[in-house]
Amino acid sequence: MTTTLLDLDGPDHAVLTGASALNRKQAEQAVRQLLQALGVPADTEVGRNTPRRMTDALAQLLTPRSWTFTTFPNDEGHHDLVLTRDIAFTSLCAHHLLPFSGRAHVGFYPREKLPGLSKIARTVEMFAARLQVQENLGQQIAGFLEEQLACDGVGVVLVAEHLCMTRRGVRAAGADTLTVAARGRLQQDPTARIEFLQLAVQSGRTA
Ligand SMILES: Nc1nc2c(ncn2[C@@H]2O[C@H](COP(=O)(O)OP(=O)(O)OP(=O)(O)O)[C@@H](O)[C@H]2O)c(=O)[nH]1
Ligand SMILES: [Zn+2]
Repeated sequence: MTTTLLDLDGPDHAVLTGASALNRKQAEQAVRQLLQALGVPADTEVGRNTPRRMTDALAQLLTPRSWTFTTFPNDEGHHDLVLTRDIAFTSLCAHHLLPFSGRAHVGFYPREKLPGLSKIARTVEMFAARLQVQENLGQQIAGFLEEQLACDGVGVVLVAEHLCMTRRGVRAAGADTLTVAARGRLQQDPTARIEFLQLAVQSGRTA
């Protein structure tokens, strides 16, 4: 068994843990000012702790948990598709800071290494914990797994509801967005791509 500790002090870390540099006092003050500027009475019994709660909530949504990427040698030579489906995720839309959430289906063709399966879901969680655009989230997950696993191909299907689109603005209630990020064999080989996409969307669940 090989265990690789993610380089959480590397360049990506600064981006991943925006909330680690949290200045709580400043954040709570800013929420207070925002509510005031919006004309929302915040100094009520219910709202008195809202600046603290909102700061905590955003910090939590923007802070990935630390973890290790555990892999195993692919001793028995499993070179067929491995697909983990229906990984629930929540992220924050970079444009409106409203949640977008749904399900990720992540597949790959192993070469020398097999990841611990939970690490696929942890990867999704790690990249979701930042201000995001859905297309970028899929590409980041695919790129990270391709690099970590040195595998033949990675595919990431994300199906999500964006509250900024369904509950405000155009208010397209019920709309979801599906994005595909494919690397290697899953990008180049039409048969592999079709098999992956069929199995991914056959999960029967949506956002
Ligand atoms: N491609 C993409 N667009 C997104 C995502 N999340 C939000 N958006 C879109 O980003 C766009 C921002 O457009 P703007 O016109 O600047 O913002 P807006 O005035 O709030 O737009 P409306 O939502 O149409 O009211 C909107 O069309 C959002 O739907 C995403 O993950 N991917
Ligand atoms: Zn948005």
